[in-house]
Amino acid sequence: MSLLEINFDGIVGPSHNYAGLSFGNVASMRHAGAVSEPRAAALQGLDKMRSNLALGLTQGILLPHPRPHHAWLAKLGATIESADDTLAANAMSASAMWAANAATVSPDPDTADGRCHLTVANLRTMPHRSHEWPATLAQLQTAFASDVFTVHAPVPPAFGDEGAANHMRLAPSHGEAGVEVFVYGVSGGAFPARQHIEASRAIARLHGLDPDRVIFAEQSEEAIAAGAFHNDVVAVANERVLFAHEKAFADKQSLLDACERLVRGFEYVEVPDAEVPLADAVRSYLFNAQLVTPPDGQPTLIIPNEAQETPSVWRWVEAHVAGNGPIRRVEVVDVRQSMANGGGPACLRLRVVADPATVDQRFLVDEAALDRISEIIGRYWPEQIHHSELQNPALIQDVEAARGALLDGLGLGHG
Ligand SMILES: NCCC[C@H](NC(=O)CCC(=O)O)C(=O)O
Repeated sequence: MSLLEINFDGIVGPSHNYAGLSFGNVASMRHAGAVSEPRAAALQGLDKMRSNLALGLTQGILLPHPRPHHAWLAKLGATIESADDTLAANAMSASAMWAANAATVSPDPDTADGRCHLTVANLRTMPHRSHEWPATLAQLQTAFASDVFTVHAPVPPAFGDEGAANHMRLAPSHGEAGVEVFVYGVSGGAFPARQHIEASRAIARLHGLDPDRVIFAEQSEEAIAAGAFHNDVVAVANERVLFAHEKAFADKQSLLDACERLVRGFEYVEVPDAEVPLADAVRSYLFNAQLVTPPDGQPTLIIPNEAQETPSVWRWVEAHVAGNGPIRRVEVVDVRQSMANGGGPACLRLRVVADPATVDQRFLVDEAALDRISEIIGRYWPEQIHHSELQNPALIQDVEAARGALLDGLGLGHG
């Protein structure tokens, strides 16, 4: 059996809009009330998947959730028609597109029972995200139904968990036993710390990780306060390499010492604040990159256009690639619609190291499958959504029909 890293990208749902719902996510706050383009957003996501396929990577998908979330509104004694603006926006959010927040994944080389464990994130800090988990759980139970996987329900909402966005795995190669780093927040200045250490500890126990090969690292308060609402805004890991901003962690040295001790061939690539200030890192999403190893073995950093357009960042990238650094290739992708809500290339994907043959094949895509999905999106996804339209019955009908058409097209029914 061959273990590969598979990136499961969330398909951007037809209700994608800018409601400014995420306090502490500076892009979401800045774009509150802007006009969104769901069709362009979803097609941008598909193009990112195409460029990953072209690199020779294995690609999967996760599906948009049913919106509006009628059942959630009903629990609040409301309907989409009767809800106030904020409640309606919470029920219409397409935030499940950010698959890095779907779950935390520990592949089988790391776990005591030799299974791949996934724990769905409770996302309890933001109301619009707190109701994602039941649909995520149902989807992961379908995609990972084989007995090589164990899918766990979320940890209790007493403790905030935002999934893989706060989790990094380091290993000599994907298929070997790794070290799992759980990054949590204690304080974020004016902004909330969304990942709690109690949740991270629970996940490490549930997944049967060896306590000697787990690291808990605190995110720096300064990074959260600057808009790094998840660790993956300031750090990313792939195999032996940790790529991070100088100010990502509260106690960088302890983290690096532990990685040196536990990961054979560990390499740390730091971007100094003097070269790329935290604000530029957050604005450009340099670290919200997919750091991947394609079959040609050249570690590749997949970054958004905004990184190329931020002078300090692009200078750093060019110098690194020209030198002899561990990142050998850079791919620039356009995910501007998602970026405007604070979701870069890495937010849009959930990494699962597994044998692709063990995954429900409807969740894996090749070029031909992406062509079919793109045709459905082109036909059904709204071109634009004005924030004031979120309760408009015609829009709601279009959004529900669009998702239905996609699920039918993928043979996944109306679940
Ligand atoms: N990993 C990236 C997540 C981005 C997400 N943004 C949002 O939910 C913005 C939604 C809005 O404002 O309409 C978040 O903050 O959790």
